[in-house]
Formats: sequence, C-alpha cells, structure tokens
Amino acid sequence: MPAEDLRDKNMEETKRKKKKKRFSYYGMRAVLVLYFRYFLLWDSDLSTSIYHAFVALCYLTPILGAIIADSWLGKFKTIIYLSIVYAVGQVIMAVSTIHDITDTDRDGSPDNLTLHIALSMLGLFLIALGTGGIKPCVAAFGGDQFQEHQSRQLNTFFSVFYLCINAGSLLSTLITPVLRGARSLSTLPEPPPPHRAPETFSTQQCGIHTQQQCYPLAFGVPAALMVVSLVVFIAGSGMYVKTDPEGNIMWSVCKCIGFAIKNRFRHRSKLYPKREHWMDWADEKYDKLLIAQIKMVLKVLFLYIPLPMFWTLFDQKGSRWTLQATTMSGDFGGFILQPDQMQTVNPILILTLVPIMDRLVFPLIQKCGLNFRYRMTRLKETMLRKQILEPLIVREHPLKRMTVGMLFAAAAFVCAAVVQVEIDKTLPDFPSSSQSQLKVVNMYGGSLGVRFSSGEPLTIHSYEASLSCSSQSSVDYLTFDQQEITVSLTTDPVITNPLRLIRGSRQTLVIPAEPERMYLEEDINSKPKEGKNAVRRAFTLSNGHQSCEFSRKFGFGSSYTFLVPADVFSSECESVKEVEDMEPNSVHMALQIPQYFLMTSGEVLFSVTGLQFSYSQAPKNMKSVLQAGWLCTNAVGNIIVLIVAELGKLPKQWAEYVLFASLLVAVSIIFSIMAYFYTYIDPAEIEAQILKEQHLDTEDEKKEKKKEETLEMQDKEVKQTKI
Ligand SMILES: C[C@H](N)C(=O)N1CCC[C@H]1C(=O)O
Repeated sequence: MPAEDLRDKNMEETKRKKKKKRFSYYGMRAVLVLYFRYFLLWDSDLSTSIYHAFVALCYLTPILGAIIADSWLGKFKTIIYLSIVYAVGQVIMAVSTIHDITDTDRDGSPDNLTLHIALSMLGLFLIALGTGGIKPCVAAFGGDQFQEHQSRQLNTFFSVFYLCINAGSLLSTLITPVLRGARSLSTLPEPPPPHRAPETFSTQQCGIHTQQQCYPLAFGVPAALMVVSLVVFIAGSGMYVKTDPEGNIMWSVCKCIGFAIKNRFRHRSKLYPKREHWMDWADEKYDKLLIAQIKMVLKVLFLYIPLPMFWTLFDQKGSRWTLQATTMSGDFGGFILQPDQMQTVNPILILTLVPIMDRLVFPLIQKCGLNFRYRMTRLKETMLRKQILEPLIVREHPLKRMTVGMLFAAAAFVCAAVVQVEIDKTLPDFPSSSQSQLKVVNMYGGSLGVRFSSGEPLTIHSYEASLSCSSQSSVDYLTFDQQEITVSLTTDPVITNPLRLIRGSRQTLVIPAEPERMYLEEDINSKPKEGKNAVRRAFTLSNGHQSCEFSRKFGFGSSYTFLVPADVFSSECESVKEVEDMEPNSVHMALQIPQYFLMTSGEVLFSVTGLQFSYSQAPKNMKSVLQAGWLCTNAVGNIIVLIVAELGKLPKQWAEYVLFASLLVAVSIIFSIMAYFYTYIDPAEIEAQILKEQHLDTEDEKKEKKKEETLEMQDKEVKQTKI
C-alpha cells in the first residue's frame, strides 16, 4: 500500500476510535447526574459535587496515562490496555444501575443501595482512569502517524480529531438520554417516589421484575460502543506507526531535575560562574540530550500557567449559562428547547466552525499577511531560503491564535452579562432578606376591603369564574418591612386577624368563602427551577369533587395559583380561576446564541491550536506527557470553577460575568507577553543537532585518542631505533 494511503487509513482508524470513545464519554456524562439524583437518591449538591470531582479526575489521570505510555508500554499498548480498563468500568457502571440485582422483595427499589453506590464508584474510578489515561495518548499517537515534513497534514489531523470529539459529544448528548427513557431529551423531572419514574416523563423502561428508567441501557450502550471501537482500533494495528518508549523517561526526568536543583544549591556561592539555564547544573551527571528535552518541556509548561483561566470561563457553559437559560424562554415555535439542551449549540458550532476556520478564515488571514511568522533561528532562516524547511516555516503563530481565542471567550462573557441585564429587567422583584411580601386572593364571593396595620385600605375584587386566557389576572405583591402585621376585612362585622409573615419570603393570604377562616400560603421565592412552571391549587373547602380536567400551555418559568371553588364539579371547570403569580420568562434563549458563538470560536482558536502546539513543541519521547500537561490546564480550570462558584458569589450575576471577562482579558495580556518571548523550536531538529554534536565529540575524542596512540607508537619506535 502506498505510504500516503496508509497514512490516511491510519488517520481514519484513529478518528473512528476517537468518535466512539467520545460518544461513550460524553454519553455517560449526560445521564450521570440524573443517575445520582434519581437512582442513588443523592441530593442536588452531592450529585453535582461528585459529578465535578469525576470530571476533574478525568482531566488529571492523563498524567498517569502519559507516564505509562512514554516510559513503559508505548502509546499503542497504553491505549489498548486503558481502553479495556475503561470498558470494564462502564460495564460495572451499567451493572450498578440494574435495580433488580438487589431487589429481593421485588418492590421496584434496590434493597442494598450501598452495593449500588460501591459498584458505581468503582466503575467511575475505572472510567476516569481509562478515559483520562487514553486521552493524551490518542492525540499524540495520531500525531505520530505523520512525518516531519507533513506539518500541514498534522494540523488538519488535530482539527479533524477535534471534529470527531464533538460529533461524538453531540450524538451522545442527544441519544443517551433517549436510551435512558426521557421523553424530552434533558427534562429533569422532580424526584419521583424512590425508584419509580413518573409515567409522563418516560417513554422507555426496562427491568426484570419491575419496569423502570433505563439507566442500564444508557450506560451499557456506551460500554458496547467502547468495545467496538477497541476492536476497530486493534484491527488496524498493522497500519500504524508505533514509536517505542525509551525506558522510564519520567523517572529520569525527575532525577535530572532533582540533581540540577541540588547541584545549583551546592554551588550557590558567587564564586561559581553562572550557567545559561538552571537545568545546565545537571550537566555534570546527565546527558545533554535529556537536559535539552527537559528544557523544552519546562518552557512549554511555564507557558501553560495562565491557561486554566480560559477553561474556567469555558466550563461555565454547563453551569452558569444553563442556569441563565432556565430564566429564558425556549419556545422556538416549532419546538421547545430545554435549558440544558442549549449546550448542544457548542458541538454543533464546532462542527461548522472548524472547517470554516481551517479552510477559509486562517488561509485568508495568512493571505492578508496578518499573521507573523515564527521567530526562527538563523539556521532555519537559511534553510528556508534554501527551501528545505518551507512546509515547516510557513505556519501561523499558534500562541497568537490562542490569545485571540481567550479574548473571544472574554467577549462571550460580556455578551452573557448583557443578556443577564435584559433578563434581570424581567425578573420579579423578590423580597430582600429583611422584607416580606404578601398577596391577597379573594374567594369570598364579593368585593372586599382589606387594610393591613396602618396602611391604606385596599379593595380586592372577587374573582369571576373563568378559565379563558383573556380573563387571567395577576395580583401584585405588597412589600412589608415588619414581620408582625394585622389584617382587617371590611366585612360585616369587621374581621381582624394578626398575621406573622416570613422574612425574605413571599406568601399569599387566601380569603375563602368563610372569611374568618382566612389562611396564609407560602409561595415560591425564586423562579421555578430549570425553566419549569409552578402550579398550585387553592381550595375554598375541599369536598372531594375537584376532578375537572382542562389543558393549558404555560410559559417557561411561570407560576400560577388555581382557585378552586368549594363545589366545583367536572362539568364546571369554568368556575376555576387562574392567578398568575410569576410572569413567564420573556427573554428568548436565542439571545444566548451570540455568546455560544463567541465562546466556541474562542474554543477553536484556543483548544485546537493548543493541541497542535503541545504536540509540535514536545520532544519525541515526551509527546504524551505534554498532551497530559495541556489537559491538566482543563482540570485546573474546572477546579477553579468549583472554588469560585462556592466562594466568590457576587450579588449581581451580570457583575460576575464582567468580572470573569476582565480576569480573562488580564490573563490573556500576560499570556501574550509570555508568548512574545517564547521562541518556537523544532524538537526533532534540536535533538538531531545534539546527537550530531555528541557524535562529533566522540569522533573527536576517538581521533585525539588515535593521535595520542600514534604519537606513543612513534615514540616507542624512535626509542627502539635509538637502542
Ligand atoms: C465538547 C467540547 N467542545 C470539547 O471538544 N472539549 C471540551 C474540553 C476539551 C474538548 C474535549 O477534549 O472534550
């Protein structure tokens, strides 16, 4: 097979594996929180924390995978072994979700939750080890399939690689929840009674003794796909370029760095001449090549320090931005988009933006001469003139692209702040922590005068029986600074009652047909969660006949009270009255598209380029290690989100967005300065040069030795002649 075909085939195999692997990973992530919440019955906080801890672990384990690959097994074998660990983890996870395994009394709920928790934690640990461990190896292994002069094809590979990640992510985010059995792909039902899914939300159920939400399928299908992808990958074994590991490189690196630090400390006196780089203090004991390779890696790792800030903003798509969407309207006419489904905009945009950027934007920038070329060593420039390294040199400045990517992400957060300001204008005016709010609902039957303590008397009209939209009415809340108030009704005789309000809360005073039996009802104090509606009923006197049925379309995030008269019969639905407590969300979710567009453009510039950069600047034997370092910036970014979300809550959400945007602008300025001083290298060239020098040194030494030997021989001969 011609070399080009072979390379294309290798690329295809690696991409196919990547696509299935990412389907598997993102698919599982899509249902994980729901499994914690509704199967293991953990509360929201614990579910979210364990979920984020799992994601952070997935981005920390790449270091382990990289060490195994570069020092011991090589990338190919590491991918295979860790894929097996991954698949085993997913199978354990799928088994842990089968309620029947512990449901001895067949009541539909597992009888030994501890076993399910233990199994799922073991499964998740193996998955994190597998997915994280494979990640740096897959990217570096793909890169290894290209030769030095194929830098353009290498860049294309990383772009396609990223496309595959997102194709997998998109498909799985859409399909896995369907496998679980959700009608709406990301509808989060309120926790049903333990282990029983409400009929209305479920389209697909499974189980042996009792039918339930299909978590085993949702986790099992990604596991099966993982096995398929492993088989496909192994089938292509003969076609890959496989680089062998060069011994325990990480251990040598640590020892070399340790020795350099120790040696530097021992020679801290000013009497000793300075060395160009602190790693040169390892010169006495370690190979020049190893020292040079460590210098290359350290230089890149130093450059990574500001990068987690990008991921801190990026990862808030899944948290803050989704929460923002819950206060918006997802009614797109033909279809309704749930708040967390808005996140699929990211992979969709990646699938369109990566080809556009690669084929259109970057070449255009290059043509217009906006990019500046690598700062090159003289040697390279000479070679360029001689057209030896042309394909290597005519590249854009990756660090500049990454800086622009960061600025795009900051702009996305400014957009999010503007949208937030618009949303805030439409949000109800909730009471502060020292205030209470009260609304009066009159079901008495006629108009009523109501007076609170010293305030002006109010006239509250009785609600007329109607359910038609045109006669909806909403009652404004009255705000009180005091908790203890008195209410007087202008009935005959006047009825006066003391009321105790709840600080920081909204309540409704319901005046039933018998007004002396008035009562307080607690209202909701925030927009209904996840963009849902809140509906409650208020009865005058329950007589067991409240069975009338009607259908009504509610807006996102609205809240209603239905007033049901005492004697309503199914034929008398019209006598039920609807009160709008909270208006539906009026700012449309489509307004989030510009921020998603900017963030995703930033991601393409930052993340895809970062992958290419990490590969191109790494020495041959440390490619996976540097990929792992790159992934670690993501883990640190996630951890910052967790910390900031807990500690740094600003009173206004838009202000928090602006704060994050400003921080990222500051960080990108620092990064651009660091980037300016970074000299691009060609690791292979440096390695070759050092090896050549070492070879020359040994040649010189040999020549010197030979000269000495010849001289000695001549001396001997002279002496013998004299004798
Ligand atoms: C789904 C994202 N668009 C994406 O592709 N990624 C987010 C973190 C890095 C990258 C991934 O490798 O999953």
